[in-house]
Amino acid sequence: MIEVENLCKIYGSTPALQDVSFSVEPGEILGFLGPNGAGKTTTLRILSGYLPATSGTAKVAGYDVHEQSIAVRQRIGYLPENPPLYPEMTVESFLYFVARIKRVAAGDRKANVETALKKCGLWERRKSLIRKLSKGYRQRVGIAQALVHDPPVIVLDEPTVGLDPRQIIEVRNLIKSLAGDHTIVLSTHILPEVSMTCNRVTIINRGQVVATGSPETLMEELTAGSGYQLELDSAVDPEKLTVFEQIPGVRSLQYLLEPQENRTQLQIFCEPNTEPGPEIVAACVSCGFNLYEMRRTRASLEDVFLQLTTQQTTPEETVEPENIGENDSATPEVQPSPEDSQPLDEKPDTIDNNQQDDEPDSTP
Ligand SMILES: Nc1ncnc2c1ncn2[C@@H]1O[C@H](COP(=O)(O)OP(=O)(O)OP(=O)(O)O)[C@@H](O)[C@H]1O
Repeated sequence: MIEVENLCKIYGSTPALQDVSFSVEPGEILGFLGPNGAGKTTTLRILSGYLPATSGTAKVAGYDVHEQSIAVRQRIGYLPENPPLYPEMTVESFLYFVARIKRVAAGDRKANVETALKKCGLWERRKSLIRKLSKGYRQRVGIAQALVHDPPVIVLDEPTVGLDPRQIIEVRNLIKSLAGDHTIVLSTHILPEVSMTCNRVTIINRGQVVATGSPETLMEELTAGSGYQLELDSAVDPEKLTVFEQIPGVRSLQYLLEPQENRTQLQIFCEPNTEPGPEIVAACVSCGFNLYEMRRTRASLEDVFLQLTTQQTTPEETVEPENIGENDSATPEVQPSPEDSQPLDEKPDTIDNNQQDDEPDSTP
């Protein structure tokens, strides 16, 4: 339903997208995930026919977004990050207005507006002035205007930003209820949004796609999948820790904290679909390690995201067993925690709205 190939976008001298490629199957919800400034909005605007790409191609339902932008706009519903709503109109009259400018045939408008109102849970509010609605309801109106011409594809840019937790759940459920009938691309920098809502995810960072797959596949392929955290007596000779490396299924070791006076905390990373817990315990017993605590750890999408989008997490930072044995005094690396990186739900001022902007008006 959507085919994006080698998309590049340069704003003035700022490269915003470099060779972005991905596809979306009919009925899917694709999560388009990336930190602030990664290039999500730029991609979605190009996809919706509102912004020309510098190079590359994008097709929606077989139509080229550049060459056949009218046909694309008829088949795509776009909810921008700040949807242009008209506060002095009622919900219903606004949707009639949008239906008209989206060229819905006069005879079909009533049915289309009613369907969009009902799908978005706005029927009871159809006579309300938009300015009197809560932010959550206004976001529903934004989604309804994206739906009113019944497009096969819906593109939603950060649809839950600024909503309270209850509104977020409602909007997420609304989005999920639209999948199947519609193909959806959902841009977000909020991780739970993706695992809760999307079948597949494309992670973008600094204008480049760094991973694509189902949330589960990404977790399996890009991280150790699962592992164990161990707390041992610090008297353990670091060289002896290499015993863990011999265990089938163990991929690597990492100190979690600098060894304390009386404790050593380790992370053991394992290959996907392996459970070497019993062997790890047996190794502790046979080597005489004093084991104070052992618990399972499971990789989360957040781990994948941080691994792919932060500079701190590089392969060199993983302390291989040899390294642990080679240099007892080496300062162990601490695995970056989410707190180490930029909060994911904060939006820094990375976008200069006064910078060059060559897009046409995105008013519906
Ligand atoms: N109109 C513009 N003029 C110049 N540079 C721009 C313009 N719009 C975006 N950029 C730059 O392009 C890059 C990608 O921005 P974009 O808005 O696509 O990212 P994003 O992933 O949507 O970020 P956010 O989550 O903060 O909205 C950023 O470096 C941004 O500063």
